[in-house]
Amino acid sequence: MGDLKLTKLNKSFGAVAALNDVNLEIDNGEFVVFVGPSGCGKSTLLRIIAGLEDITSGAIAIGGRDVGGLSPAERKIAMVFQSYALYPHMSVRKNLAFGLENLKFKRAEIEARITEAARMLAIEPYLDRKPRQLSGGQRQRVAIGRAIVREPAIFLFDEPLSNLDAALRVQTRAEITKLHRQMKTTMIYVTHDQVEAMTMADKIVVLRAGRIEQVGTPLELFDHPRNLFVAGFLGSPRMNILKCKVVIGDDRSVRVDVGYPTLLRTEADLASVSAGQEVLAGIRPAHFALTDGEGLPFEVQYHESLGTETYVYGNLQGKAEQVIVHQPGHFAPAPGAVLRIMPEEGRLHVFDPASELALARRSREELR
Ligand SMILES: Nc1ncnc2c1ncn2[C@@H]1O[C@H](COP(=O)(O)OP(=O)(O)OP(=O)(O)O)[C@@H](O)[C@H]1O
Repeated sequence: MGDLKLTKLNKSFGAVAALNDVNLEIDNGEFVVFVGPSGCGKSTLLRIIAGLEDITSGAIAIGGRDVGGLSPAERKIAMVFQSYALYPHMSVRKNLAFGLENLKFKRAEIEARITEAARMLAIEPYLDRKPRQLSGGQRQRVAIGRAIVREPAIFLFDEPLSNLDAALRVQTRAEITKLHRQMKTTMIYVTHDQVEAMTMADKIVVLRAGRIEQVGTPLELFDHPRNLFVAGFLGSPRMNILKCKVVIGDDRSVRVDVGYPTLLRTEADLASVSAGQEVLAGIRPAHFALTDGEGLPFEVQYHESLGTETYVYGNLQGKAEQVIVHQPGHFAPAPGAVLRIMPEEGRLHVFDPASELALARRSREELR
């Protein structure tokens, strides 16, 4: 079965510690996406799961069985690479058959699996062509087909769409998601693309410098990042971060003072903050609303119109840090104009500047 358990996994390349104490559980049938900045260890982790790389210490189990000493084939894992890795001199049919022939599968079984994979991926018309006679998108589908025919317990994808143009990426993304729905097989997917991570994943794993920062559903991570790193990494453009001080009201409400008459409400738990404490407030560009009267004074520098939405770049009056405000549709404020902005209800995150951790929120019951 395709459930995976990594326990206290460490990997060093000489003096370089690529993975530090990684603990992760993936359920059978889950679609899990690894994200993180360049060099954080995503590919190394994938290659370790595949059995293409040794571990320095720790354990890796698939379906409850320790697979430490097993080859990729013995692990029942198939990997799809960014570069497709097709054999150029073989036809598509032969590329699909090759791995199974090596494993001494019967001809009829090989044909049946090729027919089924070709149908799922709509590559029947190309079975007799060579890879060079295919477009990039078609080649990637053949590479996925080669993984499918092996009927693996786990599929691994290493940035499979990065060589495709924007339109084809969107289409292939949808096809892989559909494939996952049909096959219900565990899939682990590495990407740099936030939209792929948010739309494809059941669960996202955020890595930084060889460590797991947070694991959760896309919306859990987006709405409740556990620290500044995850808050800044997920969401584009990045979350705005404002320095401020905690103000506790007579009614025990928690607000933050950014240096203007308007205080901003937060849901921070009273037990986790004290009056006057310096904190960082995080507000995503899309979670600022324009207001008529009260609000923070936002001085416009310039804007970017994307047709369906507009990003306005500027700063809070008298402060140097850049602030980005998102508005739906068309919006063309003049450079130098001062707008009033307020975070939407419940959308202000509060972080401790020293630990960079998000401060606990009050429970729903408490907020009522
Ligand atoms: N074979 C190797 N020898 C030495 N160092 C390596 C080797 N492979 C990876 N590393 C190092 O391990 C760290 C993690 O690399 P890895 O390729 O896993 O990162 P990544 O998150 O996949 O990066 P990217 O997003 O740029 O592909 C990096 O510091 C990298 O330089």
